[in-house]
Amino acid sequence: MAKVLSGAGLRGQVAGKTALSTVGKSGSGLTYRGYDVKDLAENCQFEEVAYLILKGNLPTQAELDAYKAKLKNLRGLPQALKDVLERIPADAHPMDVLRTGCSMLGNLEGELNFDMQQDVTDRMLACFPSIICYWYRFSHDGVRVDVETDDDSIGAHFLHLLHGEKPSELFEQVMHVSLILYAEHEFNASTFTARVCASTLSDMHSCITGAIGSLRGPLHGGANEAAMEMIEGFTSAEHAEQEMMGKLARKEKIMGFGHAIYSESDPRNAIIKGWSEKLAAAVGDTVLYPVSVRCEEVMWREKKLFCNADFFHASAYHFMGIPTKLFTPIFVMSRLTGWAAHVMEQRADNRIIRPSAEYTGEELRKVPAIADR
Ligand SMILES: CC(=O)SCCNC(=O)CCNC(=O)[C@H](O)C(C)(C)COP(=O)(O)OP(=O)(O)OC[C@H]1O[C@@H](n2cnc3c(N)ncnc32)[C@H](O)[C@@H]1OP(=O)(O)O
Ligand SMILES: O=C([O-])CC(=O)C(=O)O
Repeated sequence: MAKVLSGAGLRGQVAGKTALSTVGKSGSGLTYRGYDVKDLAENCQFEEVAYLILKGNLPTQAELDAYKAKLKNLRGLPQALKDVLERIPADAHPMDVLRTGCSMLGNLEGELNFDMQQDVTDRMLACFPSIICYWYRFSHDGVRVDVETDDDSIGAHFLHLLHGEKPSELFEQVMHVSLILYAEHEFNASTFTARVCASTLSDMHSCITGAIGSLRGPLHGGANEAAMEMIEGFTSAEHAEQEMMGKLARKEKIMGFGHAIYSESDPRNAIIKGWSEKLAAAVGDTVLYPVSVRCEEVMWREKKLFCNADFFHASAYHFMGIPTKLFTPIFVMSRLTGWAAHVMEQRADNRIIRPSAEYTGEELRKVPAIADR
């Protein structure tokens, strides 16, 4: 049964056109430029999907090789950006670090005109993992990492910088899948933020900085971290069941469940759940995966609420040794492609986005003298 899309939060209102993706359309849950996300996750590397989203078509082998080589060459960070990152304290939230890093990059290598939009996007795609890991390793381990690795992919580059060694094939593959699943999702809150900013004819770094701020919240991208914080408190599936029942009785919101558009399932969940199960077997987990499955069962049985893309990402990332506070920045490393493509699409057929408000305030009144207030 389709979800009723009306009411607050602009739900169900068409706010513009896009050729980039479909969400919750019958027949296929999620498509990027006409390709099913499941098909893409099974058959592509993330860089192919980034190319598809940003440039409009899947690359040939030669185009993919050239694109990966280009991105590899753009991993370095200017010294002025490293200086800023070194001043951000270890207890800062990495999403705030990334927001600052993106904004600082805009000061150093700004988008001077819209002809630069593809190049500034590629630069961000290549260096966001460097920004996040440079800050993380400096502030947590006192190490100034060399961010110019020769890793073949964005996901491997990230894991290499984070752990100081090249990742296994399995971990690199999971990163490809994860980044593909998070890449694009129509008019979600962060993308809409980027489009509103773009509609004023602002620059790409401003659009992306704003979108990072919107993604940070626990009702959106921040849910993967919140889900991890919840499941790591459960010691067994039985314990998870007890605690979840308590949360539901107290009417608490459970992060990683539910969706604004999907009604019965999020097509990304089955895919990342499958990889979480494989990772659990590979790392010898006997708690976190069964706990996660039990949470899913309880939520469906009690509330008909299903896992969204974020829930099984929590255990998958944890199994790869990724600290919880870096979960949402990974989402940024991927969604940047969707955001930038939406900015370009908005620019190509722009009118400033400026909705109306229904006024609910006071009737017209006179300003009283200050002594009479
Ligand atoms: C990648 C992503 O950004 S996916 C989304 C990530 N966010 C989360 O996981 C946060 C948890 N989920 C939520 O807060 C919501 O489901 C949202 C924000 C995703 C969608 O919000 P909405 O479209 O307003 O939800 P919806 O209309 O389906 O809510 C229906 C009812 O289910 C409840 N509900 C929805 N999700 C949850 C949840 N995760 N836990 C408990 N109750 C929930 C709502 O409170 C609402 O109850 P009410 O009518 O008594 O107020
Ligand atoms: O579409 C939404 O509202 C949230 C979401 O799942 C996403 O941005 O991936």
